[in-house]
Amino acid sequence: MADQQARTGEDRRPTQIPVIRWEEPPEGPVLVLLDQTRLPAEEVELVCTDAPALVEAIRSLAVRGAPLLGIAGAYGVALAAARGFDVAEAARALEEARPTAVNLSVGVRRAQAAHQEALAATGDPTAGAVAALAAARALHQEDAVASTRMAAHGLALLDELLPGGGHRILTHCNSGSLVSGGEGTAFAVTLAAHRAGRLRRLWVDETRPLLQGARLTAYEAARSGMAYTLLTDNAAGSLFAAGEVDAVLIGADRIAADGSVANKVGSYPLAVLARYHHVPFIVVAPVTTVDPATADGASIEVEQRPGFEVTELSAPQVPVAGAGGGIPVAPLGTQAYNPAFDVTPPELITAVVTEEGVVSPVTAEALAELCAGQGRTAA
Ligand SMILES: CSC[C@@H](O)[C@@H](O)C(=O)COP(=O)(O)O
Repeated sequence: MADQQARTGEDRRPTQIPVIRWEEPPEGPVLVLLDQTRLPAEEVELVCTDAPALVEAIRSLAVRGAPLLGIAGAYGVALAAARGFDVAEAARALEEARPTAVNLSVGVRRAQAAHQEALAATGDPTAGAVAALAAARALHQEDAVASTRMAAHGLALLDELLPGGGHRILTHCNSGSLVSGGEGTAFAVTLAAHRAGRLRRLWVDETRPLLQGARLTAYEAARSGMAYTLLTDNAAGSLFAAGEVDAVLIGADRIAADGSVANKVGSYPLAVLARYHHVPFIVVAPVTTVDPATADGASIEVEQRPGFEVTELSAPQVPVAGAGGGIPVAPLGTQAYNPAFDVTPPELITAVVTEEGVVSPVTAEALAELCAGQGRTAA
């Protein structure tokens, strides 16, 4: 089997990639984002001076992944407040930018609540803006801490489920420091296994159609020096059949109250394969991704993306040709089915790893208890 050899010390860049920061130049505050649509070809930054620019960055996936969407949303509210825009309107637009990742609305609402509370207490818009920014910074920091804790809990779980070590892990989409204030969710567990000398290989699903696996997870894996191999999504079946996968680790965009997990489309087929082949299927997500207000998998709104993402290959370095600006790979006018996410039912999930510990089996009661610990209930 063709392998990408482990790199040791070849690439000395830090594994934690700065993806978002707040700056205050003389012209006014800005939110600076690493434009993820340009990776891995170029590391280019996007500067947002207002909430509409951030909404566009969220829709285009320049900034993406559940925890980072929450952080970005909170900073977006702070930006609107600091620049004197209508905060309620900005919050609404940010929340609606993408529907599936619950963290986006959690982040937006937290900053908005801090803004409202400070404004009500002082009547001073500056105090409101300062409070919104403090809430965004706190969320950013908390996500880094949660990431470290998820990595520790996840590694302990892997060691328990796979006592022999030498883990061969399959992942889908991207769940590393590109989506987090820290080192991410599922990818952070993989990194912890790598650092502990217990990762034999990370199998990276390319993740059609937008290639978050190939463009982003492979980019993060290469920086970390871990051994990794890229595969097309439809090669996963033969990989399982060959006995090459010890565990599947993925992140989540929303976990319903019943334990159903929405994650990047292609996650559910992996769960089915994992069950058939008796391989643990593990979801890693902060407690904020559990949504007690969404009863079950059928109630999760799955974002539908434009068809051209499927009918064309697009990347910034590819010349403009089709309707979406990419190279057509299907006859003009072909209709495409392009849901961004799918939903895996709890009975196919071995465990949900959070910063507060491991939930296994995945039950509504255990998840409700976690949320209650953060003061979040269905009401
Ligand atoms: C911690 S990341 C979990 C998910 O957000 C991730 O797996 C994912 O599906 C991201 O989708 P994206 O459409 O790239 O935002």
